[in-house]
Amino acid sequence: MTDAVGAIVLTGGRGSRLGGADKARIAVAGRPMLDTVVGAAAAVADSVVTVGPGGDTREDPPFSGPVAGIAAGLSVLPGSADLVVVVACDLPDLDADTLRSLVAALRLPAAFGSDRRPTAALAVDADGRDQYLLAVWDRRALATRLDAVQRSGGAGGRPVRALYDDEVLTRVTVGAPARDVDTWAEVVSSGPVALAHVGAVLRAGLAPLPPTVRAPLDAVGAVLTAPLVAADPMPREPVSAMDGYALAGPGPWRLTGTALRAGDGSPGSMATGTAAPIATGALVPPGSGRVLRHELVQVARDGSDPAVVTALPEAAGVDDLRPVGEDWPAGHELAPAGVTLDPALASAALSAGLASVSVRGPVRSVVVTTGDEVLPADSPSPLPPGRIRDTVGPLLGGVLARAGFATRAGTIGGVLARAGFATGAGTIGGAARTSHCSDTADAMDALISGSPGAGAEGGTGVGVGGRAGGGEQAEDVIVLIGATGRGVADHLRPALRRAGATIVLDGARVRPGGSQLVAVLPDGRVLLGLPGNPLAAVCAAATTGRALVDALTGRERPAVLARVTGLDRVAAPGRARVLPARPDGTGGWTLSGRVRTAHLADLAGAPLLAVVPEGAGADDPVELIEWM
Ligand SMILES: Nc1nc2c(c(=O)[nH]1)N[C@H]1C(S)=C(S)[C@@H](COP(=O)(O)OP(=O)(O)OC[C@H]3O[C@@H](n4cnc5c(N)ncnc54)[C@H](O)[C@@H]3O)O[C@H]1N2
Ligand code: MOO
Repeated sequence: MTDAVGAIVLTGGRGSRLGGADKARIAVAGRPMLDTVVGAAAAVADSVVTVGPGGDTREDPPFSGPVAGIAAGLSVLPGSADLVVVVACDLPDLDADTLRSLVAALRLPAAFGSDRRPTAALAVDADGRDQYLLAVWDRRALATRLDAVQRSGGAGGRPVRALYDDEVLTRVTVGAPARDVDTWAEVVSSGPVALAHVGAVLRAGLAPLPPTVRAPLDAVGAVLTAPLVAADPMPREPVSAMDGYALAGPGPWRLTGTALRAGDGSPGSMATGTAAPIATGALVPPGSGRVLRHELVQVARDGSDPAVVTALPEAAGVDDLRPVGEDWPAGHELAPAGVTLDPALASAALSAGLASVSVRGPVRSVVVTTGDEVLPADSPSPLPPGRIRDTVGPLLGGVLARAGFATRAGTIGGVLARAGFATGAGTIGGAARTSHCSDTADAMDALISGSPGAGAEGGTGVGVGGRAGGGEQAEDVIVLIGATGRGVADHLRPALRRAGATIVLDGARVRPGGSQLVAVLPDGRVLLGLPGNPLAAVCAAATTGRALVDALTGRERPAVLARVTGLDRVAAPGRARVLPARPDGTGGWTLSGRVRTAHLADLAGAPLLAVVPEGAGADDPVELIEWM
């Protein structure tokens, strides 16, 4: 018997445990799961129908479940197919031989112990569990079962198990190829993930920081956990918006009042018909109902005493008095929960009289260098053979601050720094404390276990510890430079294993920076492992560092997308690239494909990093990231 085989591949589902990602297109071990499954199906079937968003057909209504999906697929499968492979898209290890073994089991009546052919061959996975979305059906039997389910309550929302009937089923233990993928942890355990998925992986694998209450200026970079509601109206008192005259009653006015300056305290009341000079920001006295800037009045000093103030015709309808609550009343919501407290919003919170805000974050970090060859940045020449200077640790704090990590006190805003002024001493990298961990298993163990001062040395002389005492707050994230590889001097992975840490991200498909790693340590701190080559460390800090802050704070961050010239020249299949972007002189951006990773020379003059998705086409948008 050589029945024709058709295949129905279900690609739908909400991927709810994958944060709503399009499951079918998630690559496991470098290959989108859908490609793996369709490839296997096409090797055994004459026709393959995909069911789901963007597929050949869709279940009706959308998201009504796998039984409805199978029914939709069957209705468009060519009538010649007598056997039907029914398979979900989330089986990254599926191969054609596995499907062949199911087809063979169905074709072989003996498999059922009688001359009646089984209606379906159902796969059993390595744990002995039925894998209901990996089966081969006799087409007529499938149609009959679908009808039966349809009659008994409908296909929508029914578990796929409802299709099967033990009487007429044959089970085939296929083992590992039946593994399905439902969570990001399962994707991560299969090898480096696509860079585009790093954000979702971190959100799934990391618990957000607990909410805290902080002074607004200590909360810059944090995310509001409650709406920011003004305690005071703005302005809180009636004030002058301009340098000019406070006026009482209708004009003209006699200039008899004493000059009013901001900060003077409560002024006395003004008599009607009088004017008083007033400075911007000064309280408007009782009795005055209007302020006019001096450009809009005439002051006649010619002989008359006191001088007479008259409004010019242009003053009609103008009032430079700012009444209480002109900008917002008390109780006004300045920002909803979920918004990031940027320097401007922190400043507005102060304007609104708020002493504290409820936030998640800001995320505090400490930078730890590794590598016994790495000497402090200011080590004089000649260096001993084999030694190099630390050329990334001292500036990484700035990169982390740009990614959203807490800056040190005093660096808020940095408006002048952004304008090009010198930053204070040490603030190239001033956002983070730095220290060094030597290349021994013991030092790495101590770093990871958070033994105060242990494991780390040098740098600023600050010890590294999860539970710092003396009033100093511990870091949320250890940012480690180097040791992410699998070489003789790389102690990180074994130490994480020994400590029982949870590896949340184990490599990303990107150059540079592929060996990056994120783990949760037993004491709850997060470790961000940056590849040791300086350019790779900066790129990973700028990209994954941002995604890490998003995950820990719940921050929502719109991506800045742009089209750049020459994208097809630099895009690579199978992995993303992070490339320096420079102004192209015509208002756009151009990417340099030449990136040597052992230094930062190729990043010089490039204010942005462009994230070029794997296999990007010439017209695809790229995300542009400020790295410094
Ligand atoms: N067998 C393989 N080896 C390596 C691979 C690979 O795929 N297979 N990838 C290479 C790449 S690319 C990178 S990046 C690194 C990542 O590994 P590590 O994170 O373990 O980095 P290290 O070995 O510790 O350091 C790499 C390189 O960077 C220098 N370095 C480290 N810290 C600093 C610093 N603070 N300032 C300046 N330079 C620093 C270090 O001396 C090394 O030369 O692995 C490659 N190997
Ligand atoms: O992570 Mo390595 O570049 O790709 O330097």
